[in-house]
Amino acid sequence: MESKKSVQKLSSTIHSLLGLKARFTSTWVKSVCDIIRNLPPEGPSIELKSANLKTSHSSGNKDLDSAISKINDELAALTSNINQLNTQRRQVLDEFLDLKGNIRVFCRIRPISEGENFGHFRPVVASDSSNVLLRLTDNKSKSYRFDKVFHPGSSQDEVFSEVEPVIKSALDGYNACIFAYGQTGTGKTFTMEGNPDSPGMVPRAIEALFKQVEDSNHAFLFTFSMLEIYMGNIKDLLVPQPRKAMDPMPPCLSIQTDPKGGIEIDNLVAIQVSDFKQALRLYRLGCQSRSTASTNSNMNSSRSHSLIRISITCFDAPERRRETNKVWFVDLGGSERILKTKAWGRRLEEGKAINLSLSALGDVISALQRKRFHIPYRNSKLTQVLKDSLGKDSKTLMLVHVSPKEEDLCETICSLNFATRARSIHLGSEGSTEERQHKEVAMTNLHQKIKMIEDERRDIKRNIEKLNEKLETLTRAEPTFCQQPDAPDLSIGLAQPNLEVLSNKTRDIPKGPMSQLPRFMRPTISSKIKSGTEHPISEEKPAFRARRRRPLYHRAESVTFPVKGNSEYSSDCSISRSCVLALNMKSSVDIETEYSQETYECDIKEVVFPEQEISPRNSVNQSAHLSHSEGYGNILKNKNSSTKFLKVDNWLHSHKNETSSSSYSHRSKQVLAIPNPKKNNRPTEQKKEEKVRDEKVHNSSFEKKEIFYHEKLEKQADVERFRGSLLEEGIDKPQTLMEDCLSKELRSGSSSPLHTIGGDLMIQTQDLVHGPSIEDNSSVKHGSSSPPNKCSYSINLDQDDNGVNLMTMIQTVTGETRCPDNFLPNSFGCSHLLPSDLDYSIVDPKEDSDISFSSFELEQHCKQMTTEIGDEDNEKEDTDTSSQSLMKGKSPVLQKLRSQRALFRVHPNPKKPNILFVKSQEYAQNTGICHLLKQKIQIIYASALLGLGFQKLGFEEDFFYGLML
Ligand SMILES: Nc1ncnc2c1ncn2[C@@H]1O[C@H](COP(=O)(O)OP(=O)(O)OP(=O)(O)O)[C@@H](O)[C@H]1O
Repeated sequence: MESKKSVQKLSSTIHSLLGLKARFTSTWVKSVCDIIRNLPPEGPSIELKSANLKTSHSSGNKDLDSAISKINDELAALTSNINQLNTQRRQVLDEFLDLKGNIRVFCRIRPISEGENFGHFRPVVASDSSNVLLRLTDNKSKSYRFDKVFHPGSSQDEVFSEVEPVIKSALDGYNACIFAYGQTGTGKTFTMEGNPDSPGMVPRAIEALFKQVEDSNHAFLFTFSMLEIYMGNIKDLLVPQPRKAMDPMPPCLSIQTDPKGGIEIDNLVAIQVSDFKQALRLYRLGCQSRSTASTNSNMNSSRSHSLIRISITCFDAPERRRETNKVWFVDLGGSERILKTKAWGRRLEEGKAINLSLSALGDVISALQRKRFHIPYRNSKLTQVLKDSLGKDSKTLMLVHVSPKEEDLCETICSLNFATRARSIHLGSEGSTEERQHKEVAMTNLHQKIKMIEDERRDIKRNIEKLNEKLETLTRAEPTFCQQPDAPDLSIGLAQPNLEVLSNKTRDIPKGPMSQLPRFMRPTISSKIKSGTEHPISEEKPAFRARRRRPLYHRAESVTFPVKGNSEYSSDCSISRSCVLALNMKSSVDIETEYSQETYECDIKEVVFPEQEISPRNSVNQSAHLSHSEGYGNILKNKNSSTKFLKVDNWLHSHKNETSSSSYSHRSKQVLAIPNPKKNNRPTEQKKEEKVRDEKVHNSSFEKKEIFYHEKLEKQADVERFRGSLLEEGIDKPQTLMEDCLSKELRSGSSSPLHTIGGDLMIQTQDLVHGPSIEDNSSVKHGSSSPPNKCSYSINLDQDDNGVNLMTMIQTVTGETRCPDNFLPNSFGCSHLLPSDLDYSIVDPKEDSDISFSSFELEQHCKQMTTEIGDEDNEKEDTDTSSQSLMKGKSPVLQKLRSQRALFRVHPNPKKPNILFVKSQEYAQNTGICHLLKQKIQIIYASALLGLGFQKLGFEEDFFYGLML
């Protein structure tokens, strides 16, 4: 009776022991029960791991028995010894890292490479082990202090020796983030990736992790993921990238937060790796897919932030901080001064996106250091992704890279200021020199202690191995004392993998934190489309709900990659995947809509390495992570078939084979050749897709602008403060240089660059999110057969001969900039333009010295305007003002405005310098909260125009008709 009960409990016992998330099937339980029942009563115990061979050895040889028992005793003693050492090591390491600080900042100075010389410049950076000395002028210099400074001759080994403790602490369950930050071309990728001769931090760290695991007496499960954040979109770098123009783009990924604040990236491929080589292969594969391009500053510049995630799981170590923790390696995109790099078109957009997210990261780190209540994680995708790995209980390393060249002085100042800001509180807590020295001595002692413990542990491990060998020869059995005597081994599962269990488990898998939320709290497909987060994996949706013309299918386990029928975006060359954003917009369209007629689906596959044994435990434990689509071209054949295992070799091979005539190799990377536009042939569905995409861009940029509007006001104050501090320090530099520095400072500190016009400091809105892309309909209007180009507008102020302010509209059409002969008189006032309606392109003051436009001024005006409008609104309630009557008269105009957005256009008669009307672009299906907000502002804006009596200022009816268009 008793045994029957315990057999019944078997399932739940094993279940809880293994930490599994789901129940075993009855078939499985039955088969295990059968095995147990059939065991001979005097047979070896099922608890093989206890290694009590005394009972199993029935030779009767007493000597042998006692020898075995002695060895067993020794093994047990050694194991407990090793456990003690582990605990000790963990404590000492914690102490060591606490002393060092949770956020540590290093500085690495790039060497001058061959063929490169200083020319008439001189090196401006000198260093000792923890100080960087910046020579500002011949007799002025400034010193910055860091946790460690690596001079130009420092090797990768030296850098890694500082990173290693953090990697070690990752095995104790700490989350860790290692960033490479710096100006473009200063060696971030070199530090992280390295080259075959001197591998970088990522390969070294992975190797160190696996080595540590070998020394550990626990079993760990590692999964590897790699993604990039390109212009605000998250791209999985391990999924097959499109090689041909016709290939579908993998969907952009979305971030999910679980109720405990944990971050998960939906459908990010996470592949289990059991050794260093496997991880390295995946890492190389991911690196090949990164978005890079040649810029003025770097031949092979990263145009995105690349993030490598290693998840570490250990079920049997309660002393670890958490069961699963993450280590992130982040190769940040290079901060760049647009004025210097002269980037335009897509490069400009990429640069802006990078600068923006870098400044958001700076804000987060600074807030964490200052222990602020509110940490602004939501300001960028980068900080959102890293949210649960930054901050308390996590280790952060920032490797700031600088160039020693004088010509890069401004960028260097900015980078060093950024780094100092990230380290500021830590600096404050450092105290006097004496305290610092004391701390350093303590750290050295702790470091030595860690080394001693590790050496001792290694010796004991060697002894255990020897004893195990001895035991093996004595018993002619497999060594029973494994590295984890009291823990289940993750790599050795039950002998008979039960496919049923596998498929069931896999069916339960792909649920992110979202699936744990009540249904009514989850985003709908359409809300996901609007927020740009929809990528079509679906769960819990019956097939009949699909409203499509293509065949029905079982959606529960499918990842869908929409196929792009025609590419109508032209690449401005030299970038691999430069069309990513535009194409992504399309690919993220809901599969349930009619827009994605040409979608293919493919199974979620589990990716297993060939050398890895498939066991139920493996697959179950990794279940939360291991899902991968075999390839975007595969059509789901058998929807209900059980999970298939894809050999990772084949999977990696499939990446290689997918070369096409439309791609070519550039610096060992595949560069995608993107065909020219063929818009005339576009199917209606695609046009609709475009509309949805445009709307999405429109909405998201509107949201972002709202945030920046307020932030910029704060930043202006920062600029003034910084400017004042520089002046105080008496940095004897030409004014332009100082302003350059200021502009850089602004950018790195999340502000706008400056340039001078007539001796005044002006802010350019380079870091503002550019306005929505607008289709230029002029070509259509003039009967041109060429497809409408993507174009953006910028507005610049100028003065004519009579000193009258003029406003110039610059139209940028896919990289080519042209300035129509449009002059908008300032009498109309730039103050009456909403910044959200404009795209501020950066204009190099050297090239366009007569063009100046202070967006800040514009915004100040706008602010003033809003106040005025607010005032007027108040007045309206009391009195029947003229504006009210005007409003009434023009109500149809305002009604019309609800679905319109306006652009200014010029009067055909140049002698009559008035704005005549506004060209408008109708946006179909304008919905969502952002759009409503936009409408509100437009209405207020129009009412203000009317209220202020623009008709009296000479604006004719046409102007208002323009609003109605
Ligand atoms: N410490 C170094 N030793 C040797 N070469 C270096 C070092 N740092 C950088 N380089 C070289 O400088 C060049 C630019 O480096 P890298 O591409 O890593 O810069 P980056 O900061 O990643 O630039 P971006 O931000 O534009 O991607 C490369 O050719 C790299 O090999």
